[in-house]
Amino acid sequence: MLPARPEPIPLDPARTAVIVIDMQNAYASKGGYLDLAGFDIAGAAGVIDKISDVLDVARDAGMTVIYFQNGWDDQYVEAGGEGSPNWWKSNALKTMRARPELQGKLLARGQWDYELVDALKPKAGDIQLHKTRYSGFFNSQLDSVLRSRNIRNLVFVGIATNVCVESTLRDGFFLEYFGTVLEDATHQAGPDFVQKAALYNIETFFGWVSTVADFKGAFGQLAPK
Ligand SMILES: C/C(=C/NC(N)=O)C(=O)O
Repeated sequence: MLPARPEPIPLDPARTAVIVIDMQNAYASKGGYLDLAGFDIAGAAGVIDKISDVLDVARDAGMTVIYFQNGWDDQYVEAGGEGSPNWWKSNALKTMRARPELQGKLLARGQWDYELVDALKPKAGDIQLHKTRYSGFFNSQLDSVLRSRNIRNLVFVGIATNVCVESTLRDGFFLEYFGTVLEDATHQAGPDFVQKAALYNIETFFGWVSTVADFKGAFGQLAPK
């Protein structure tokens, strides 16, 4: 049982995946996309160690670990052109249009910006998935990876709480997955109030909110399966 808001949630480790959302240089490192686009990423460094702890506990408890990376091919075909709202709303694409010297660098596979941060590289048995939009369920293998393993519970960590974490958790809700966010292992894109708003939405409408300490307390003693 994981202590959570609005109530504790039962999690069977064999039917639970920890979803690591986009812990790439783009979102967590100075000089990455969010930083270059003018978002405050000062709080991002603090979540890296917390996520690392969560993943160690999750693996030992027998949970599946799934890493997402967000971005597109190096020609940005997957980003969509002017006919896609993504072309208009993606701050990475907007930043590159405003600063042509960055063209080809932000969120492009093969570039430093796309790479996972050094401290959070996948380990043997972890699953790596790619996504081209905010939701990890959209045009990805996530649903079939989960269904083939009989997984119904998703524990979310990563960046950004109010964008890709919330989008993926919401889509999971509609697909009948039980989503929980570990609040102190996430960071927002935008002012502090968007973190609060995203967590309020999740706790009230779409899922559950817990903490790294509670996750470690609930699953830290479990032997590997
Ligand atoms: C703002 C943003 C967030 N991504 C995420 N991983 O939550 C983006 O990709 O533009």
